[in-house]
Amino acid sequence: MEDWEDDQSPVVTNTTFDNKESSWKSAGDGFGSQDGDNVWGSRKGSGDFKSFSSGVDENGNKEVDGGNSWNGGDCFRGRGSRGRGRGGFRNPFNSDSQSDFVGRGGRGGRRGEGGRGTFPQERRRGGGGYRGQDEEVFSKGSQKEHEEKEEGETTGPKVSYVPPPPPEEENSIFAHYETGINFEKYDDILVDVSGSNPPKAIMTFEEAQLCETLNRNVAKSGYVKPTPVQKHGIPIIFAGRDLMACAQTGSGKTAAFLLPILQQLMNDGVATSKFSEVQEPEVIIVAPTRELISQIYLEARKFAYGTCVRPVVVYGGTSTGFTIREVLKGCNVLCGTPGRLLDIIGRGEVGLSKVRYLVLDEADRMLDMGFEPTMRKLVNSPGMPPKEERQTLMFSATYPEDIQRLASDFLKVDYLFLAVGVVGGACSDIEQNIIQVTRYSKREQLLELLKATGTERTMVFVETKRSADFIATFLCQEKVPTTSIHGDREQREREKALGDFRTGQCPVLVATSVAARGLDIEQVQNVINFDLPKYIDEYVHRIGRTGRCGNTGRAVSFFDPESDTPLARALVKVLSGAKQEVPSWLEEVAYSAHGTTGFSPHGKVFASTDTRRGGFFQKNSEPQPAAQSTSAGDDDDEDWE
Ligand SMILES: Nc1ncnc2c1ncn2[C@@H]1O[C@H](COP(=O)(O)OP(=O)(O)OP(=O)(O)O)[C@@H](O)[C@H]1O
Repeated sequence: MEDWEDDQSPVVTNTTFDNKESSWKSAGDGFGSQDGDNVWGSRKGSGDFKSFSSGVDENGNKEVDGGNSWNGGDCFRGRGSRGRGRGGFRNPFNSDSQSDFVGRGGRGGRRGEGGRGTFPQERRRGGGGYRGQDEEVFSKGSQKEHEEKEEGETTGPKVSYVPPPPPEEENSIFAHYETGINFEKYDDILVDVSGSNPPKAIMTFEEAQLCETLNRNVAKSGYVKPTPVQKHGIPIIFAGRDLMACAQTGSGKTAAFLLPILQQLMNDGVATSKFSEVQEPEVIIVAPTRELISQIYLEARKFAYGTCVRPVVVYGGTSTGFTIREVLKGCNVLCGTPGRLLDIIGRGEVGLSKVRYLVLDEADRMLDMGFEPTMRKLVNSPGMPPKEERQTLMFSATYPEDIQRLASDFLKVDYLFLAVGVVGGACSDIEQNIIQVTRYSKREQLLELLKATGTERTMVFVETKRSADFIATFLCQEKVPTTSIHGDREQREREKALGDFRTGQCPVLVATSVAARGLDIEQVQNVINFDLPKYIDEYVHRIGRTGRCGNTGRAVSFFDPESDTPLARALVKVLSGAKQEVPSWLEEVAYSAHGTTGFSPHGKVFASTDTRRGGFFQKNSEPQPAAQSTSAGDDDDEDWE
């Protein structure tokens, strides 16, 4: 670890390869774009792969070499002698498949690396056992992490960052990506609704009877047909029921709660009131990270377009004064990260007595050990209606059983549990590959993969903030246009990084778990787990940044038996649940890994369904009454305990 820190001497902490004048072109348009063949294979040796021209990174550091270097199969020529060894690594992004790999010790002479090729031990998280150390607040971790928690709140350094205003132009507000070829297959997913007396699902948006403005906004967003979580979730919310909903990543959970809530506000004639001294929102939406809550806010703003309902977003890392001014302009739907929300409430700028809806997005995360105390503070804040008098809605793609039990503290007794597919399962539109590695070979393998992905947008997940800096710096040095996002970066930098990634200016984003959940970025074709996370639910969320809304995607994970064996059994389960090939070596590791589960630290594995009892499955296209459960995999879980 210490060595590794020394090893990163030429650290560029703010790693963005700014390729404004980039001409990072390839012969094809991306992976598989040429007759289904991997263009990267054909590119090999062709030399037609022009690199982006170098520019200046966000620190103003001039990029070394000033130019390109990704010359097809002749990669890295002239960048130091790099011995090649045979690693037996099959590149899943490369149809040539048997790409040799740089083996341990094969490196040498590259500046600043001293030929070490080593990688740090993971900085283990403290015994708290919860994930997302880079998330908004209250993560256990280093002193520094504590110090920086919820910057801009009542403690810590004063933050003056004012985020750029959201788009005003209609086209930008409603910009969206297309649903993918598997969108229709959503209808085949089994849906389980448990709890008493669930309302009938809707099959179309017309059946939702949204008002004209909302209908128009839905259409302008490119939505033609509701997804399963929308078909079932919308009527449940309209019926006034509390809800714990679980549906796979990228399947439209955000609209499932926003649309019925906004419609109810419209029905009740709710309108924003400027100039009140205290704003009293009807809706509070909470999410664990700043970028995610900003995204939810933009969605709320989009659906509320042309109405009198005003959403506002508040999150850490931004100027508190600015936040307060925004709230005071009028606020019906208050979207926030937990710390900043509590701060604004504590300052008396927001009254809670009118709250009718409390939404926890990524609910399992919001209720785990990191955030649970804050959530309890929130629901116990003065003026907050008790759970009997508000509607509480929880959404996620994963729900460990103990979190479900804990969540019931926040919900009315008769809440409904909606499960689309197997709770905690990965989206089957994502092709998952697990590659056995040693920690010494990871960087080279990463480079090889990125060579194959070319200009495709790729998220690379690492476990620590330092690794994020380190890997991003390394990739920049290798002329891969890379940016990074993690909790030690300033908010301005985080937003710029995400912006550069969204626009494709930097097609590679190195991220910690801060970007694992919820982010909906167009055309993320690949996710690479450079480091596997400790817990399987985190894995499910990370890979869920690709393969969204019926589109296909790929995820490749580096499995280092030295550190990742505890995750093996959970991985096997998730892979087989998503009908993915399970490598035999992984099965072997899994079966020999006695006493380790890799599942959530909270005890049990992710549940197959409602922990209160077995639910019933409805074929999504034909909603049916209770008692027809064919709960997939209920028993299987036992095998994995
Ligand atoms: N009915 C629909 N028709 C077309 N596109 C949709 C529909 N519903 C949602 N989408 C789009 O699908 C994408 C994914 O939706 P969303 O971000 O709500 O997924 P999610 O289930 O919340 O994912 P995650 O679990 O990762 O948070 C978004 O771009 C959204 O606009």
